[in-house]
Amino acid sequence: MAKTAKDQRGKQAAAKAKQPKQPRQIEQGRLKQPKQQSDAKQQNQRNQHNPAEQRNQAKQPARPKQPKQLAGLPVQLGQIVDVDITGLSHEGAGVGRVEGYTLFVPGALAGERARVQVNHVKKNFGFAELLEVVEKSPSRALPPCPVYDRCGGCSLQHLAYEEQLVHKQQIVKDNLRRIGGFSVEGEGAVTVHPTLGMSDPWRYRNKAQVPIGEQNGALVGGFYAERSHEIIDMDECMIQHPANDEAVAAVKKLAARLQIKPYDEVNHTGLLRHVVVKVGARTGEVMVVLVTTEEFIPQKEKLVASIREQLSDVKSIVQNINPARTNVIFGDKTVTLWGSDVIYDYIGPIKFAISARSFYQVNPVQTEVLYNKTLEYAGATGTETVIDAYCGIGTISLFLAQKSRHVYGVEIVPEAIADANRNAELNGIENVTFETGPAEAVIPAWKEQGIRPDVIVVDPPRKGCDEALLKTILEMKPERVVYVSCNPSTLARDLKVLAELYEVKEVQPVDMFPHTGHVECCSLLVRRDIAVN
Ligand SMILES: C[S@@+](CC[C@H](N)C(=O)[O-])C[C@H]1O[C@@H](n2cnc3c(N)ncnc32)[C@H](O)[C@@H]1O
Repeated sequence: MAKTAKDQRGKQAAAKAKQPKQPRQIEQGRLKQPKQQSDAKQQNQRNQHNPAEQRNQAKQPARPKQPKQLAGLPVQLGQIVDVDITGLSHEGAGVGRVEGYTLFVPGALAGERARVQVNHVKKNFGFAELLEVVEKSPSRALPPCPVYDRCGGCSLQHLAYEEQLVHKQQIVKDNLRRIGGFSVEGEGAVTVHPTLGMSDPWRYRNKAQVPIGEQNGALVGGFYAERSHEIIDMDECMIQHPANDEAVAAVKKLAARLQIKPYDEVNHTGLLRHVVVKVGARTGEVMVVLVTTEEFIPQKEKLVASIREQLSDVKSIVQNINPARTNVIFGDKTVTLWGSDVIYDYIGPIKFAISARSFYQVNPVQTEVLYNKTLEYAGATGTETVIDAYCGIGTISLFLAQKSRHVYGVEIVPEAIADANRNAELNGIENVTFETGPAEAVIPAWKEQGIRPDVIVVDPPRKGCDEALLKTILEMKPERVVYVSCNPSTLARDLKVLAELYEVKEVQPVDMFPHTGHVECCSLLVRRDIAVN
């Protein structure tokens, strides 16, 4: 009989009442998960403008803040029951039913029989903690991460990787069917391909963001325990690039040795708030960012010299000053303490400059897979006019520019557009034009100016495309639309609108965030009058 590491049978559920959710970290005004490992979530949070809307779109509803008993339910708070797990929620929790009442059981897998303790109840569903796996799924894997149970940055390490890919393909199909009304099996169905996974789905992240604090007089840094701001000290993350782990561990040790005061979030005292490390996966270049409450760092020169001495690949040491009492990681002021302001990396043949605060996809291997698929679906031959809506720092635009006559990119964040222009220059790419503003306003203006795209690529935030943009796409009638999405539910909703004029030919899920519940998709839409089966 397999026992899970979460076995806490003796505890009363009431005693385990979850703390109200802490505010999440925000970077550059975008919501962030407060965990070092959770950039899959960060990728979503980065683009998440309406968390309530996201919850409505998700299949697994948000937990209530405090558990409470409800009369008339087949289970009560604290009750221990055996339940057959029949599915996995889109967030990766096992889903079972007790007399028709749905229980979400994080850590349980479809096909398993699980002993669980109910720890939250609502009228139509509840949550339970996995106590024991009574009958184990053959797809169950041993999570290699020693802090898997406490961290929560990954939610699927206990599921064999091949099965994670199947699960993600199924999520996409479910959304297309339920929300989009598309058929996904049989003749005339939208083809949803098997998820493109990684041959080695570990150590893929190129960015670490580690909160620093103090416990029992010692400097600690690692990740926040679930639903709290208590820092669990740790030096190794299984999905983090080894260079990042090495750099974070070195900086923590040096800061402790040089008696640099760690930040105390409660009293808003101390100096070192976060250590952020970025690595160029292809170039090996490392950037260390010290986020501090004020500019003065005692023994700054010694700290910088020691970092350089210990980390031979470091090319940039940067300080960001954030004096605010806030969950936002970065402040407005950034100063370079040593070396370059940026590190460089490549996606395919394109070189990117990465600064302390600029956004860059966290899984470079899969980013290339995703962008190659985007390029393939765009079908560009060198003569096309292409619009890249929601272009960020111009990554997709620059990829597309290699095979197009001209690419127009639009993005709402001005700093990202500055990066996009710089990256175009860096690569000597001249057939691109970037404009700052909301895609739903800029693209109609381009239409008025007579820009006639053959292809429109959209890569919107989790909330999907603005209705006005979808309307403009239908009016501009490009031959192809390529929809890149990090949220299958809004993807399905928007494809339903575009299906008025377009045939959804195929959808390719790509695993950008192995071991998390997140899935990215690239979809090809072809205008009905030219779509050939
Ligand atoms: C999923 S990211 C895509 C970024 C880029 N394509 C990439 O691969 O790195 C979505 C981008 O849309 C931007 N954004 C959000 N709302 C927008 C809007 N209304 N108009 C234009 N851009 C927007 C965000 O700032 C973010 O950079």
